[in-house]
Amino acid sequence: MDIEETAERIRTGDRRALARAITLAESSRADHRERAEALLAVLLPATGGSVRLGISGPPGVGKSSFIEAFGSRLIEEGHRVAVLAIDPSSRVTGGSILGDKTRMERLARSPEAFVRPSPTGGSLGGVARRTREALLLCEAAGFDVTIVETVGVGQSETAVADMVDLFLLLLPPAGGDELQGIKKGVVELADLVVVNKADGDLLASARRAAAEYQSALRMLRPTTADWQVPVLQVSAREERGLDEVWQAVGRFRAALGEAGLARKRAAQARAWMWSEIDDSLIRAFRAHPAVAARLAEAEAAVSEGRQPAATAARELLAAFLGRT
Ligand SMILES: Nc1nc2c(ncn2[C@@H]2O[C@H](COP(=O)(O)OP(=O)(O)OP(=O)(O)O)[C@@H](O)[C@H]2O)c(=O)[nH]1
Repeated sequence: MDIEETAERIRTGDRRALARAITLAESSRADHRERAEALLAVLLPATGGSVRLGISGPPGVGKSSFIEAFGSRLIEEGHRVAVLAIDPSSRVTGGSILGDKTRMERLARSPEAFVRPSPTGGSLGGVARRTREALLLCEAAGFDVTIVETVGVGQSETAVADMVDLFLLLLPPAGGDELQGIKKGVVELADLVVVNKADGDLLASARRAAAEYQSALRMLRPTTADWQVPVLQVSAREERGLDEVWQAVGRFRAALGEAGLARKRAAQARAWMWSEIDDSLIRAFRAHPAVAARLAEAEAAVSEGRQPAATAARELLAAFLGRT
């Protein structure tokens, strides 16, 4: 099938065409990459129309339950919701956080939702690129809310925050010691903090935790001017507080403004281009025969203190550029 036809199918909401295009984008085969890029080039004008949400939180906080409940609520309101995941650790476990579809049963069954597990394998940079491309493809297919989930294991939160409009941090109904486990850097990325499990016996702790998080957040510089990060309480299980989360998303978008959102997305696109350049250059560098031939010796010379690192790097670069 040619690119134009595939693009047209995606634009008209053909889910199989969308799924296949994402598979292409996830492939590391050069011809697949080429096709995926050609497809994205054609579809680019049809992208940008979704509210892009990043969601992260420590394991067990209830991310799947929250996305299932929140996504279903949005669908009731007439939205179309795509859920993508970033999970660079999945190559270790062989599974992925969204691989187990039963965890988002309702969404997985809904014709108004599209749930895509994390691409397996590769570096965080690679997984992030493929997820960005998948996000654009989902937008072209008419999904007006795109959710990128990541399990809170460090660097992946930054990768997600760099591709979404709003980063939502889901936290457990406990403060103090348990809060210590959450990296400060991750809290600093949050545009919205949501305490889950505010129900039953946990209600009082959720309330306490929310107050603690709120005062801790006051110490931080806001992610966006004119925006004080709110702390909300929800119960994914009882499906409570979900409308308030969506309203907060709307308020955040309003605080950003059209121009602010456009600037944010433009900066993200530029940063993405540079990370592509970084990745491609490093790959080309390592694969270059003259570099490959000298790399082991250069590393040994630097580790044993026989050569300054800067000199070794300069010599390798000269070999890469064919100047030796
Ligand atoms: N009481 C209560 N329990 C909840 C709520 N949401 C999720 N849980 C429970 O919390 C546990 C973890 O939920 P998941 O949705 O699997 O959590 P997760 O953060 O996606 O987990 P991982 O992705 O495996 O880290 C499950 O036992 C859920 O039943 C809630 O709103 N209230």
